[in-house]
Amino acid sequence: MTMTTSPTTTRQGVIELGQVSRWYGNVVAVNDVTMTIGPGVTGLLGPNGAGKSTLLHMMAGFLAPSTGTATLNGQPIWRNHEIYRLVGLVPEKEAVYGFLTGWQFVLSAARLHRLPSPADAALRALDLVEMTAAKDRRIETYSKGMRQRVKVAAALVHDPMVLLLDEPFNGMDPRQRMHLMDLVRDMGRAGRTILFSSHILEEVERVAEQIEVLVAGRHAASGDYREIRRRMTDRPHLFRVRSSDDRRLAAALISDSSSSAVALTAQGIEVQTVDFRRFTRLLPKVARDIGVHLWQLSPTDEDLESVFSYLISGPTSGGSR
Ligand SMILES: Nc1ncnc2c1ncn2[C@@H]1O[C@H](COP(=O)(O)OP(=O)(O)OP(=O)(O)O)[C@@H](O)[C@H]1O
Repeated sequence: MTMTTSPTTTRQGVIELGQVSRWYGNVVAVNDVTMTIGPGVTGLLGPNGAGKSTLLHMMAGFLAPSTGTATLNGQPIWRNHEIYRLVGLVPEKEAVYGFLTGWQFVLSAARLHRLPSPADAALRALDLVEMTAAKDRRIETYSKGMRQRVKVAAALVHDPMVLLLDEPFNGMDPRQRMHLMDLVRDMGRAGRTILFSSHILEEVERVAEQIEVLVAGRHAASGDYREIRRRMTDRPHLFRVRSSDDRRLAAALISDSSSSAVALTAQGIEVQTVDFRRFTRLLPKVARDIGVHLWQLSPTDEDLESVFSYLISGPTSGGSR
């Protein structure tokens, strides 16, 4: 995909959050978050309700932090009109009139920003998301992917240096998802600061150079995907194993150092392992050596919630859940 180089390439968009918290009544949605987001693509990863939308809305200037500071290029974001010109937000919820054409929708966004040549800006933005050919169709006739791209065009119409996208890949089919992922990557390469939220690690890995993990309102981890992957895998794992002779298999597994605890239960053997890779290699070998058939191996704590809660509680707590 080709992209026209925008003036954005020569500017820097750096968002800094300093001990930011935000609460709604008694609910603490964002809790003491300090992070810096620079040019390129960053993924904001966290389970539902982690506070991702709240964080993005504060970065976009739609919400004030309850405490702490949120700045863009050193300037406070809240109630700062100069800053609003530099940021675009693609919200998660659909809030688009279906009877408008893509062109009318993006043009109205250009007019809202009081751009000097709104029509030129709208055409440029539609071209950027490859929606020129479909621009005169009504939005209600668009696919989910096209609708999402037209929302991106509206958020980009004033050529902001920072683009924030809330769960942009949700509900898309694989082809549409790939298309939008290419677009996001291209915009990041062109020097824009792009931050998108997701609750799916694979999605974030494929697009983001940098990943920030948010769990229960707190900033749980930060790094590139290798670092985040490593932290998610290098933690105690709990497996359930069923075999033709659980008792003998359990006895054989106890002697290996990768199993920190082995328990026989009515549902099979439960093995707590400290070395995930070693254990998954060892198990079939041990079973073969003692002539036991393996029937089932299932992780019991692989749901994202438990991985995330491990990340936030940290390795020192032994991954308590
Ligand atoms: N306007 C509001 N009033 C009260 N509570 C809210 C409001 N908005 C969000 N919350 C609560 O704040 C917490 C964080 O919500 P937020 O929408 O920021 O999380 P999220 O990570 O974006 O989750 P999701 O992906 O489900 O939207 C949740 O407990 C949510 O119920």
